[in-house]
Amino acid sequence: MSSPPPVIHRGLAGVVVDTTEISTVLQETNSLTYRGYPVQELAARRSFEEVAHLLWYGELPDADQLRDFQARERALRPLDRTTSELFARLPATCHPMDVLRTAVSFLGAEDPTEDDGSLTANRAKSMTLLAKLPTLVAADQRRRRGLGPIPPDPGLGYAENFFHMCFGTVPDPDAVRCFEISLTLYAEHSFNASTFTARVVTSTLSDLYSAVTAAIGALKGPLHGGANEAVMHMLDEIDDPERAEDWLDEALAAQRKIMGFGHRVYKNGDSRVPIMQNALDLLVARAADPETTRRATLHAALRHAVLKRKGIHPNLDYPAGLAYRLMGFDTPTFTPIFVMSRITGWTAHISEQLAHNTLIRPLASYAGPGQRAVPAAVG
Ligand SMILES: CC(=O)SCCNC(=O)CCNC(=O)[C@H](O)C(C)(C)COP(=O)(O)OP(=O)(O)OC[C@H]1O[C@@H](n2cnc3c(N)ncnc32)[C@H](O)[C@@H]1OP(=O)(O)O
Ligand SMILES: O=C([O-])CC(=O)C(=O)O
Repeated sequence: MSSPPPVIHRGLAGVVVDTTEISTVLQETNSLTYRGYPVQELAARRSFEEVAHLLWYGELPDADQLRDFQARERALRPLDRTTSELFARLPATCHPMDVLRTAVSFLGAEDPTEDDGSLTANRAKSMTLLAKLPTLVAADQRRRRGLGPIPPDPGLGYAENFFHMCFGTVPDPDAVRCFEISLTLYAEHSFNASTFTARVVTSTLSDLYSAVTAAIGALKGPLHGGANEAVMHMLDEIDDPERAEDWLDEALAAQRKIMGFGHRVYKNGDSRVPIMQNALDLLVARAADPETTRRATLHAALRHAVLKRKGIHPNLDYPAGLAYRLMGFDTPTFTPIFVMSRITGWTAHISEQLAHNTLIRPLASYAGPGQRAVPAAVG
């Protein structure tokens, strides 16, 4: 008697593959907690550095722990000569996610930390990446504008320093706060595709830099982190708020995916969107210029049209894309900013995977030709 055909879970949809203590996404209540704390409260009351500490160590830092965390992060921000040279050799036209993927791989080759896979060694590597990623992202954005890098300022916090390295100035506290909120919201989201990629690589007992390099590759795709950039291209393409509905009809008729909408886990709205939308509304109100108002009107018109036509809600990438534009970042910088934040979640998961490791190796149901004889060689 033959066994029943296996149940196939395409895309691992609905499959629970492990436990985690880092975060939970509850689709029923549209809620998200990091180590038990609601992300809304963390975004409202805590800095991104505190959130990073929470994700890595399981608890929010006390004053001494925060000072120590900040001192270590600030000291590691500068790039060494060889990394700067490598960076300069990459074509200025290459996508910044390719720059990050290459740079992280290179940092791994250079890192003198003994690669024993211990928690201590991995925490040191995680801090190195947290500190250096913004320096790379900022230098790359300036390079696209034909400008030289601005060195990090150890007197500034993580978010402020990023603005300083991008533009040579730090905007008013409201804009910095909106950016910091986006970093907190992007930091962690359970077993999403890039985090799962990092866990798969880690499960082979490979090293942290390899896992992060692979995760950057997974995040780049427009069905995942690349969507924040794709949202901006889409809004640029539509351009006119009056065109939103017609554009949507044409896009749906052409079976296009509407970027920044839909989610594998949340079917009634992404828990992070209201917080990011509030931040975006604040940026729009501050700008108070006709072009920003027009963009915000288009953004809202498309959101309403997608909900009306398809019943699909926006995900975090939808408000984040436009918010980053209003903060002055160029579109190719959007997904790298996601990396600057998600490095915290990825590396927390790498440590967790190692603490209870099992090789991740699912099965597939074979659907190819039946067994056949190899024909004689030709000639
Ligand atoms: C931070 C993040 O990574 S959030 C995700 C960012 N990605 C995007 O914004 C890209 C656009 N969105 C999508 O492609 C999808 O919603 C995904 C990939 C995020 C989730 O996909 P899945 O969980 O596989 O949902 P699935 O694709 O099965 O969608 C269910 C239905 O809604 C439709 N749908 C879902 N999202 C969209 C969308 N953005 N545009 C148009 N239709 C959509 C699907 O076509 C499908 O319709 P059907 O049942 O008639 O075939
Ligand atoms: O959870 C997911 O599938 C995608 C996502 O929203 C994230 O990684 O932040």
